[in-house]
Amino acid sequence: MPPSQPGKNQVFFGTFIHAKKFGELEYLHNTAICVDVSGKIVAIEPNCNQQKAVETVYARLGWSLDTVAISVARDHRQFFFPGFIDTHVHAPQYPNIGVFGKSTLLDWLNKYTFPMEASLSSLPKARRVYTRCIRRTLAHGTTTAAYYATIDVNATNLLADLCFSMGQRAFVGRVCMDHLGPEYYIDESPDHALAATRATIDHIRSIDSNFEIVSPILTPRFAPACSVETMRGLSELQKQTQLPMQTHISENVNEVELVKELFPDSRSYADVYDTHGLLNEKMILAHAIHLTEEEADLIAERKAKIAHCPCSNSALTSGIARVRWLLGKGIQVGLGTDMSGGYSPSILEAARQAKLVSNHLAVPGGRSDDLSWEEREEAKLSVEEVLYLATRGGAQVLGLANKVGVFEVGKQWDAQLVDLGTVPDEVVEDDQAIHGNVDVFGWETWDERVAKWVFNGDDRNTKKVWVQGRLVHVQTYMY
Ligand SMILES: O=c1[nH]c(=O)c2nc[nH]c2[nH]1
Ligand SMILES: [Zn+2]
Repeated sequence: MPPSQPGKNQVFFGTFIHAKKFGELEYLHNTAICVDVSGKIVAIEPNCNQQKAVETVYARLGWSLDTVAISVARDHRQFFFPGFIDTHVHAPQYPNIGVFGKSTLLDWLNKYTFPMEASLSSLPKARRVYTRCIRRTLAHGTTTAAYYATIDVNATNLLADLCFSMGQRAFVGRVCMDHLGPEYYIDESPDHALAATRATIDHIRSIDSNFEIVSPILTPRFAPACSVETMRGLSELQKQTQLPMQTHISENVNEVELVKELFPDSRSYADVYDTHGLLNEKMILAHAIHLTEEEADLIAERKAKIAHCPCSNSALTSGIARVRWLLGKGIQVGLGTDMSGGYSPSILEAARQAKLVSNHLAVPGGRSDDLSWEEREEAKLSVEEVLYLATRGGAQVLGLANKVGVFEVGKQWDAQLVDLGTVPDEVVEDDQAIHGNVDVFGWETWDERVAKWVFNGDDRNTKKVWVQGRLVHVQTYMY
Protein backbone atom coordinates (compact mmCIF):
# COMPACT_ATOMS: atom_id res chain seq x y z
CA MET A 1 0.00 0.00 0.00
CA PRO A 2 1.20 3.54 -0.65
CA PRO A 3 1.72 5.82 2.37
CA SER A 4 -1.75 6.84 3.45
CA GLN A 5 -3.26 10.14 2.42
CA PRO A 6 -3.21 12.70 5.22
CA GLY A 7 -6.99 12.26 5.59
CA LYS A 8 -7.23 16.02 5.80
CA ASN A 9 -7.24 18.93 3.47
CA GLN A 10 -3.90 20.74 3.62
CA VAL A 11 -2.84 24.35 3.37
CA PHE A 12 0.72 25.46 2.67
CA PHE A 13 1.72 29.03 3.55
CA GLY A 14 4.78 31.03 2.57
CA THR A 15 6.88 31.53 -0.55
CA PHE A 16 6.35 29.30 -3.57
CA ILE A 17 8.76 29.34 -6.49
CA HIS A 18 8.20 27.59 -9.80
CA ALA A 19 9.03 27.90 -13.49
CA LYS A 20 6.40 30.15 -15.04
CA LYS A 21 7.84 29.55 -18.50
CA PHE A 22 11.20 28.54 -19.98
CA GLY A 23 13.75 30.95 -18.51
CA GLU A 24 11.42 32.64 -16.01
CA LEU A 25 10.75 31.79 -12.39
CA GLU A 26 7.66 33.05 -10.62
CA TYR A 27 7.81 33.98 -6.93
CA LEU A 28 4.57 33.75 -4.99
CA HIS A 29 5.15 35.31 -1.57
CA ASN A 30 2.74 35.37 1.38
CA THR A 31 0.64 32.88 -0.50
CA ALA A 32 -1.57 30.00 0.56
CA ILE A 33 -1.91 26.85 -1.55
CA CYS A 34 -4.84 24.62 -0.65
CA VAL A 35 -4.61 20.90 -1.41
CA ASP A 36 -7.60 18.62 -1.05
CA VAL A 37 -7.58 15.12 0.48
CA SER A 38 -6.90 13.56 -2.92
CA GLY A 39 -3.65 15.57 -3.22
CA LYS A 40 -4.87 18.07 -5.81
CA ILE A 41 -4.28 21.81 -5.65
CA VAL A 42 -7.72 23.43 -5.36
CA ALA A 43 -6.86 27.05 -4.58
CA ILE A 44 -3.91 29.43 -4.75
CA GLU A 45 -4.49 32.55 -2.69
CA PRO A 46 -2.03 35.46 -2.90
CA ASN A 47 -1.52 37.86 0.03
CA CYS A 48 -2.93 35.35 2.43
CA ASN A 49 -2.03 34.67 6.05
CA GLN A 50 -3.60 32.02 8.27
CA GLN A 51 -6.23 34.42 9.61
CA LYS A 52 -7.30 35.50 6.14
CA ALA A 53 -7.36 31.90 4.95
CA VAL A 54 -9.83 30.96 7.67
CA GLU A 55 -12.07 33.88 6.80
CA THR A 56 -12.02 33.62 3.03
CA VAL A 57 -10.56 30.52 1.37
CA TYR A 58 -11.76 27.89 3.82
CA ALA A 59 -15.21 29.40 3.70
CA ARG A 60 -15.17 29.35 -0.10
CA LEU A 61 -14.00 25.72 -0.15
CA GLY A 62 -16.34 24.67 2.64
CA TRP A 63 -13.41 23.65 4.86
CA SER A 64 -13.33 24.04 8.63
CA LEU A 65 -10.18 24.65 10.65
CA ASP A 66 -10.24 21.22 12.32
CA THR A 67 -10.19 19.43 8.95
CA VAL A 68 -7.10 21.24 7.71
CA ALA A 69 -3.42 20.39 8.24
CA ILE A 70 -1.10 23.37 7.94
CA SER A 71 2.54 23.57 6.74
CA VAL A 72 4.51 26.80 6.63
CA ALA A 73 7.66 27.92 4.78
CA ARG A 74 9.40 30.34 7.14
CA ASP A 75 10.78 33.80 6.24
CA HIS A 76 13.50 34.37 3.65
CA ARG A 77 15.23 31.01 4.03
CA GLN A 78 12.49 28.59 3.10
CA PHE A 79 10.36 28.09 0.03
CA PHE A 80 8.25 25.45 -1.65
CA PHE A 81 9.40 24.24 -5.06
CA PRO A 82 7.84 21.64 -7.39
CA GLY A 83 9.28 18.14 -6.93
CA PHE A 84 12.11 17.25 -9.28
CA ILE A 85 11.54 14.92 -12.22
CA ASP A 86 14.24 12.43 -13.17
CA THR A 87 13.54 11.42 -16.76
CA HIS A 88 16.27 8.78 -16.95
CA VAL A 89 17.66 6.63 -14.12
CA HIS A 90 18.83 3.01 -13.73
CA ALA A 91 17.78 1.86 -10.23
CA PRO A 92 19.82 -1.40 -10.29
CA GLN A 93 23.01 0.54 -11.02
CA TYR A 94 22.62 2.60 -7.84
CA PRO A 95 25.37 0.73 -5.88
CA ASN A 96 27.84 1.73 -8.62
CA ILE A 97 27.43 5.50 -8.45
CA GLY A 98 30.84 7.13 -8.63
CA VAL A 99 32.44 3.84 -9.65
CA PHE A 100 33.42 4.08 -13.31
CA GLY A 101 37.18 4.68 -13.39
CA LYS A 102 38.27 5.91 -16.81
CA SER A 103 35.84 3.71 -18.72
CA THR A 104 33.63 4.86 -21.54
CA LEU A 105 30.18 3.55 -22.44
CA LEU A 106 30.82 0.17 -24.07
CA ASP A 107 33.55 -1.06 -21.73
CA TRP A 108 31.71 0.46 -18.73
CA LEU A 109 28.63 -1.62 -19.59
CA ASN A 110 30.65 -4.84 -19.61
CA LYS A 111 32.90 -4.11 -16.66
CA TYR A 112 30.55 -2.48 -14.14
CA THR A 113 26.96 -2.43 -15.31
CA PHE A 114 25.94 -5.83 -16.61
CA PRO A 115 27.46 -7.72 -13.64
CA MET A 116 25.66 -5.46 -11.14
CA GLU A 117 22.33 -5.64 -12.99
CA ALA A 118 22.57 -9.44 -13.32
CA SER A 119 23.28 -9.80 -9.59
CA LEU A 120 19.93 -8.20 -8.76
CA SER A 121 18.08 -11.35 -9.75
CA SER A 122 18.66 -12.02 -6.05
CA LEU A 123 15.50 -10.53 -4.61
CA PRO A 124 16.91 -9.73 -1.14
CA LYS A 125 19.73 -7.82 -2.84
CA ALA A 126 17.29 -6.11 -5.22
CA ARG A 127 15.13 -5.07 -2.25
CA ARG A 128 18.12 -3.53 -0.47
CA VAL A 129 19.33 -1.66 -3.53
CA TYR A 130 15.94 -0.44 -4.73
CA THR A 131 14.82 0.67 -1.27
CA ARG A 132 17.98 2.74 -0.83
CA CYS A 133 17.71 4.17 -4.33
CA ILE A 134 14.11 5.32 -3.81
CA ARG A 135 14.81 6.65 -0.33
CA ARG A 136 17.85 8.56 -1.55
CA THR A 137 16.18 10.09 -4.62
CA LEU A 138 13.15 11.13 -2.53
CA ALA A 139 15.57 12.75 -0.07
CA HIS A 140 16.93 14.80 -2.98
CA GLY A 141 13.43 15.99 -3.88
CA THR A 142 12.75 13.62 -6.80
CA THR A 143 9.01 13.08 -6.81
CA THR A 144 8.87 11.35 -10.21
CA ALA A 145 11.43 9.00 -11.77
CA ALA A 146 11.57 7.06 -15.06
CA TYR A 147 13.40 3.91 -14.01
CA TYR A 148 15.14 1.23 -16.02
CA ALA A 149 15.12 -1.98 -13.94
CA THR A 150 16.76 -5.21 -15.19
CA ILE A 151 15.81 -8.17 -17.37
CA ASP A 152 14.56 -10.02 -14.27
CA VAL A 153 10.77 -9.79 -14.04
CA ASN A 154 10.49 -10.49 -10.32
CA ALA A 155 13.08 -7.88 -9.40
CA THR A 156 11.49 -5.37 -11.79
CA ASN A 157 8.09 -5.99 -10.22
CA LEU A 158 9.64 -5.52 -6.81
CA LEU A 159 10.94 -2.10 -7.89
CA ALA A 160 7.40 -1.16 -8.92
CA ASP A 161 6.03 -2.41 -5.56
CA LEU A 162 8.58 -0.37 -3.64
CA CYS A 163 7.93 2.84 -5.60
CA PHE A 164 4.23 2.36 -4.91
CA SER A 165 4.63 1.62 -1.21
CA MET A 166 7.17 4.42 -0.64
CA GLY A 167 4.99 6.83 -2.60
CA GLN A 168 7.35 7.88 -5.39
CA ARG A 169 5.66 8.55 -8.73
CA ALA A 170 7.47 6.27 -11.15
CA PHE A 171 7.69 4.67 -14.54
CA VAL A 172 9.25 1.22 -14.23
CA GLY A 173 10.71 -0.52 -17.26
CA ARG A 174 11.66 -4.17 -17.55
CA VAL A 175 14.78 -3.96 -19.75
CA CYS A 176 14.70 -5.76 -23.11
CA MET A 177 18.08 -6.90 -24.48
CA ASP A 178 18.29 -10.02 -26.62
CA HIS A 179 21.34 -9.19 -28.72
CA LEU A 180 25.09 -8.86 -28.15
CA GLY A 181 24.82 -9.09 -24.34
CA PRO A 182 26.97 -11.33 -22.16
CA GLU A 183 25.64 -14.88 -21.95
CA TYR A 184 24.92 -14.48 -18.22
CA TYR A 185 22.68 -11.45 -18.85
CA ILE A 186 20.63 -11.58 -22.02
CA ASP A 187 17.04 -12.33 -23.10
CA GLU A 188 16.95 -15.75 -24.64
CA SER A 189 14.64 -14.69 -27.51
CA PRO A 190 12.41 -11.84 -28.73
CA ASP A 191 9.37 -13.82 -27.57
CA HIS A 192 10.86 -14.08 -24.11
CA ALA A 193 11.64 -10.34 -23.99
CA LEU A 194 8.07 -9.49 -24.97
CA ALA A 195 6.42 -12.00 -22.63
CA ALA A 196 8.52 -10.71 -19.74
CA THR A 197 7.55 -7.13 -20.57
CA ARG A 198 3.87 -8.11 -20.57
CA ALA A 199 4.30 -9.84 -17.21
CA THR A 200 5.56 -6.60 -15.68
CA ILE A 201 2.72 -4.59 -17.23
CA ASP A 202 0.21 -7.05 -15.73
CA HIS A 203 1.88 -6.87 -12.34
CA ILE A 204 1.84 -3.08 -12.24
CA ARG A 205 -1.80 -3.08 -13.31
CA SER A 206 -2.54 -5.39 -10.37
CA ILE A 207 -1.08 -2.93 -7.84
CA ASP A 208 -2.09 0.40 -9.44
CA SER A 209 -4.88 -0.27 -11.93
CA ASN A 210 -4.96 3.23 -13.45
CA PHE A 211 -1.19 3.72 -13.32
CA GLU A 212 -1.85 6.67 -11.03
CA ILE A 213 1.48 6.50 -9.16
CA VAL A 214 3.40 3.72 -10.91
CA SER A 215 3.24 3.05 -14.64
CA PRO A 216 4.98 0.51 -16.83
CA ILE A 217 7.27 1.83 -19.56
CA LEU A 218 8.49 -0.18 -22.55
CA THR A 219 12.27 -0.35 -22.42
CA PRO A 220 14.38 -1.57 -25.33
CA ARG A 221 17.85 -1.00 -23.82
CA PHE A 222 19.40 0.50 -26.97
CA ALA A 223 19.58 -0.46 -30.63
CA PRO A 224 22.78 -2.57 -30.37
CA ALA A 225 21.18 -4.73 -27.67
CA CYS A 226 17.89 -5.37 -29.46
CA SER A 227 17.00 -7.66 -32.33
CA VAL A 228 14.80 -6.36 -35.10
CA GLU A 229 12.04 -8.72 -33.88
CA THR A 230 12.15 -7.30 -30.36
CA MET A 231 11.98 -3.71 -31.59
CA ARG A 232 9.05 -4.57 -33.90
CA GLY A 233 7.29 -6.49 -31.12
CA LEU A 234 7.67 -3.59 -28.67
CA SER A 235 6.35 -1.21 -31.31
CA GLU A 236 3.24 -3.39 -31.71
CA LEU A 237 2.81 -3.57 -27.94
CA GLN A 238 3.11 0.19 -27.72
CA LYS A 239 0.39 0.66 -30.33
CA GLN A 240 -1.92 -1.66 -28.38
CA THR A 241 -1.24 -0.21 -24.94
CA GLN A 242 -0.28 3.43 -25.64
CA LEU A 243 2.37 3.05 -22.94
CA PRO A 244 5.43 5.31 -22.88
CA MET A 245 8.81 3.98 -24.07
CA GLN A 246 12.42 4.74 -23.21
CA THR A 247 15.80 3.97 -24.75
CA HIS A 248 19.27 5.43 -25.36
CA ILE A 249 20.49 7.21 -28.48
CA SER A 250 23.77 8.59 -29.77
CA GLU A 251 25.59 8.73 -26.45
CA ASN A 252 29.08 7.73 -27.48
CA VAL A 253 30.98 7.85 -30.80
CA ASN A 254 31.92 4.14 -30.70
CA GLU A 255 28.29 3.25 -30.00
CA VAL A 256 27.22 5.31 -33.03
CA GLU A 257 29.79 3.44 -35.18
CA LEU A 258 28.52 0.12 -33.84
CA VAL A 259 24.95 1.03 -34.81
CA LYS A 260 26.17 1.87 -38.34
CA GLU A 261 27.80 -1.57 -38.58
CA LEU A 262 24.79 -3.41 -37.20
CA PHE A 263 22.21 -1.57 -39.31
CA PRO A 264 24.02 -0.82 -42.59
CA ASP A 265 20.74 -0.09 -44.40
CA SER A 266 19.62 2.58 -41.95
CA ARG A 267 20.29 6.23 -42.65
CA SER A 268 21.14 6.97 -39.02
CA TYR A 269 20.76 5.86 -35.38
CA ALA A 270 17.44 7.74 -35.12
CA ASP A 271 16.34 6.09 -38.35
CA VAL A 272 16.88 2.63 -36.80
CA TYR A 273 14.26 3.44 -34.15
CA ASP A 274 12.02 5.09 -36.72
CA THR A 275 12.02 2.20 -39.19
CA HIS A 276 11.24 -0.25 -36.39
CA GLY A 277 8.25 1.76 -35.22
CA LEU A 278 9.72 3.11 -32.00
CA LEU A 279 10.05 6.81 -32.76
CA ASN A 280 6.89 8.61 -31.72
CA GLU A 281 5.61 11.10 -29.13
CA LYS A 282 5.74 8.45 -26.40
CA MET A 283 9.46 7.74 -26.80
CA ILE A 284 12.03 9.18 -24.37
CA LEU A 285 15.53 9.16 -25.83
CA ALA A 286 18.42 9.52 -23.39
CA HIS A 287 21.62 11.44 -24.20
CA ALA A 288 21.21 12.50 -27.88
CA ILE A 289 24.73 13.93 -27.91
CA HIS A 290 26.07 13.11 -31.37
CA LEU A 291 22.90 13.56 -33.43
CA THR A 292 23.12 14.95 -36.95
CA GLU A 293 20.89 17.80 -38.08
CA GLU A 294 18.79 15.31 -40.02
CA GLU A 295 18.31 13.08 -36.97
CA ALA A 296 17.29 15.97 -34.73
CA ASP A 297 14.78 17.07 -37.37
CA LEU A 298 13.37 13.54 -37.52
CA ILE A 299 13.07 13.36 -33.72
CA ALA A 300 11.30 16.74 -33.74
CA GLU A 301 8.94 15.61 -36.49
CA ARG A 302 8.04 12.42 -34.60
CA LYS A 303 7.64 14.48 -31.37
CA ALA A 304 9.91 12.12 -29.42
CA LYS A 305 11.39 13.55 -26.21
CA ILE A 306 14.94 13.82 -24.90
CA ALA A 307 16.41 13.12 -21.45
CA HIS A 308 19.52 15.25 -21.02
CA CYS A 309 22.01 13.56 -18.67
CA PRO A 310 24.95 15.94 -18.17
CA CYS A 311 26.54 14.18 -15.15
CA SER A 312 26.70 10.92 -17.04
CA ASN A 313 27.87 12.57 -20.24
CA SER A 314 30.86 14.04 -18.42
CA ALA A 315 31.59 11.00 -16.23
CA LEU A 316 31.71 8.53 -19.14
CA THR A 317 33.50 11.04 -21.43
CA SER A 318 30.55 10.83 -23.79
CA GLY A 319 30.28 14.48 -24.90
CA ILE A 320 28.08 17.54 -24.56
CA ALA A 321 24.46 17.52 -25.71
CA ARG A 322 23.37 20.75 -27.43
CA VAL A 323 20.25 21.45 -25.43
CA ARG A 324 19.45 24.89 -26.87
CA TRP A 325 19.79 23.44 -30.37
CA LEU A 326 17.37 20.61 -29.52
CA LEU A 327 14.89 23.00 -27.90
CA GLY A 328 15.18 25.30 -30.91
CA LYS A 329 13.87 22.46 -33.06
CA GLY A 330 10.83 22.22 -30.81
CA ILE A 331 11.97 19.03 -29.04
CA GLN A 332 10.90 18.71 -25.40
CA VAL A 333 13.82 18.13 -23.04
CA GLY A 334 14.03 17.05 -19.38
CA LEU A 335 16.90 16.16 -17.07
CA GLY A 336 18.11 12.70 -16.06
CA THR A 337 20.60 11.59 -13.44
CA ASP A 338 21.34 8.45 -15.50
CA MET A 339 22.72 6.74 -12.41
CA SER A 340 25.18 5.13 -12.53
CA GLY A 341 26.57 6.51 -15.76
CA GLY A 342 25.84 9.64 -13.74
CA TYR A 343 27.49 9.80 -10.33
CA SER A 344 24.75 11.63 -8.44
CA PRO A 345 21.17 10.80 -7.38
CA SER A 346 20.31 14.49 -7.45
CA ILE A 347 18.41 16.35 -10.14
CA LEU A 348 19.65 19.57 -8.55
CA GLU A 349 23.16 18.34 -9.43
CA ALA A 350 21.94 17.49 -12.93
CA ALA A 351 20.56 21.03 -13.25
CA ARG A 352 23.88 22.51 -12.08
CA GLN A 353 25.82 20.34 -14.52
CA ALA A 354 23.40 21.14 -17.35
CA LYS A 355 24.22 24.79 -16.80
CA LEU A 356 27.98 24.19 -16.60
CA VAL A 357 28.33 21.89 -19.62
CA SER A 358 26.27 24.34 -21.68
CA ASN A 359 28.91 26.97 -20.84
CA HIS A 360 31.55 24.70 -22.39
CA LEU A 361 29.69 24.93 -25.68
CA ALA A 362 30.54 28.63 -25.70
CA VAL A 363 34.28 28.10 -25.23
CA PRO A 364 36.34 28.80 -28.37
CA GLY A 365 38.02 25.67 -29.74
CA GLY A 366 35.14 23.49 -28.59
CA ARG A 367 32.20 21.79 -30.19
CA SER A 368 30.52 24.97 -31.43
CA ASP A 369 33.53 26.45 -33.19
CA ASP A 370 31.69 26.75 -36.47
CA LEU A 371 29.20 29.08 -34.77
CA SER A 372 29.41 32.85 -34.38
CA TRP A 373 30.22 34.38 -30.98
CA GLU A 374 26.55 35.26 -30.50
CA GLU A 375 25.42 31.74 -31.33
CA ARG A 376 27.98 30.26 -28.94
CA GLU A 377 26.85 32.59 -26.14
CA GLU A 378 23.28 31.58 -26.93
CA ALA A 379 24.13 27.93 -26.17
CA LYS A 380 24.59 28.74 -22.48
CA LEU A 381 21.66 27.83 -20.25
CA SER A 382 20.60 29.98 -17.29
CA VAL A 383 19.69 28.92 -13.75
CA GLU A 384 16.04 29.64 -14.56
CA GLU A 385 16.21 27.49 -17.69
CA VAL A 386 17.78 24.45 -16.02
CA LEU A 387 15.22 24.62 -13.21
CA TYR A 388 12.51 24.59 -15.87
CA LEU A 389 14.08 21.45 -17.37
CA ALA A 390 14.23 19.86 -13.89
CA THR A 391 10.49 20.32 -13.34
CA ARG A 392 8.17 21.36 -16.19
CA GLY A 393 10.50 20.05 -18.92
CA GLY A 394 10.63 16.67 -17.19
CA ALA A 395 6.85 16.63 -16.84
CA GLN A 396 6.45 17.22 -20.59
CA VAL A 397 8.94 14.48 -21.41
CA LEU A 398 7.07 11.95 -19.24
CA GLY A 399 3.63 12.98 -20.50
CA LEU A 400 2.70 14.44 -17.09
CA ALA A 401 2.47 18.13 -17.97
CA ASN A 402 -1.21 18.19 -17.04
CA LYS A 403 -0.42 16.75 -13.59
CA VAL A 404 2.86 17.94 -12.10
CA GLY A 405 5.86 20.28 -12.48
CA VAL A 406 4.21 23.56 -11.52
CA PHE A 407 1.95 25.04 -8.85
CA GLU A 408 -1.43 25.53 -10.52
CA VAL A 409 -5.02 24.79 -9.56
CA GLY A 410 -5.84 21.30 -10.84
CA LYS A 411 -2.25 20.01 -10.61
CA GLN A 412 -1.09 17.48 -8.02
CA TRP A 413 0.80 18.61 -4.93
CA ASP A 414 4.19 17.06 -5.83
CA ALA A 415 6.50 19.41 -4.00
CA GLN A 416 9.54 19.93 -1.80
CA LEU A 417 10.20 22.30 1.07
CA VAL A 418 13.64 23.87 0.58
CA ASP A 419 15.51 25.44 3.49
CA LEU A 420 18.65 27.46 2.79
CA GLY A 421 19.69 27.92 6.40
CA THR A 422 18.54 26.29 9.56
CA VAL A 423 19.93 28.67 12.15
CA PRO A 424 18.18 31.89 13.23
CA ASP A 425 20.17 35.06 12.51
CA GLU A 426 20.66 35.85 16.23
CA VAL A 427 22.52 32.59 16.79
CA VAL A 428 24.66 32.83 13.69
CA GLU A 429 26.62 35.95 14.58
CA ASP A 430 29.37 33.83 16.04
CA ASP A 431 32.01 33.83 13.35
CA GLN A 432 33.75 30.74 14.71
CA ALA A 433 30.85 28.59 13.64
CA ILE A 434 29.73 27.26 10.29
CA HIS A 435 26.01 26.59 10.02
CA GLY A 436 24.41 24.73 7.16
CA ASN A 437 25.75 24.38 3.64
CA VAL A 438 24.47 27.60 2.04
CA ASP A 439 25.19 30.95 3.65
CA VAL A 440 22.26 33.28 3.12
CA PHE A 441 22.88 36.69 4.65
CA GLY A 442 19.40 38.04 4.19
CA TRP A 443 20.17 40.81 1.72
CA GLU A 444 20.15 38.60 -1.38
CA THR A 445 17.39 38.94 -3.94
CA TRP A 446 15.25 35.85 -4.42
CA ASP A 447 16.97 35.22 -7.78
CA GLU A 448 20.29 35.24 -5.95
CA ARG A 449 19.03 32.86 -3.26
CA VAL A 450 17.83 30.44 -5.90
CA ALA A 451 21.20 30.65 -7.70
CA LYS A 452 22.96 29.88 -4.40
CA TRP A 453 20.70 26.85 -3.99
CA VAL A 454 21.44 25.61 -7.52
CA PHE A 455 25.21 25.96 -7.16
CA ASN A 456 25.75 25.10 -3.47
CA GLY A 457 22.61 23.29 -2.39
CA ASP A 458 21.99 19.58 -1.91
CA ASP A 459 19.77 17.21 0.07
CA ARG A 460 20.67 19.04 3.29
CA ASN A 461 18.32 21.73 2.00
CA THR A 462 15.44 19.36 1.23
CA LYS A 463 13.37 19.31 4.41
CA LYS A 464 10.14 17.66 3.29
CA VAL A 465 8.84 16.06 0.11
CA TRP A 466 5.24 15.35 -0.96
CA VAL A 467 3.81 13.27 -3.80
CA GLN A 468 0.14 13.76 -4.59
CA GLY A 469 -0.33 15.41 -1.20
CA ARG A 470 1.32 12.56 0.74
CA LEU A 471 4.33 13.36 2.84
CA VAL A 472 6.90 10.86 1.48
CA HIS A 473 10.10 12.23 2.99
CA VAL A 474 10.98 14.18 6.10
CA GLN A 475 14.61 15.00 6.67
CA THR A 476 15.61 13.24 9.84
CA TYR A 477 19.39 13.41 9.76
CA MET A 478 21.18 16.37 11.32
CA TYR A 479 24.16 18.22 9.91
O1 LIG B 1 24.24 5.53 -19.95
C1 LIG B 1 23.89 4.40 -20.29
N1 LIG B 1 23.53 3.49 -19.37
C2 LIG B 1 23.13 2.25 -19.69
O2 LIG B 1 22.83 1.43 -18.82
C3 LIG B 1 23.08 1.94 -21.08
N2 LIG B 1 22.74 0.85 -21.76
C4 LIG B 1 22.87 1.14 -23.06
N3 LIG B 1 23.32 2.40 -23.22
C5 LIG B 1 23.45 2.91 -22.01
N4 LIG B 1 23.85 4.12 -21.61
ZN1 LIG C 1 20.98 5.28 -19.24
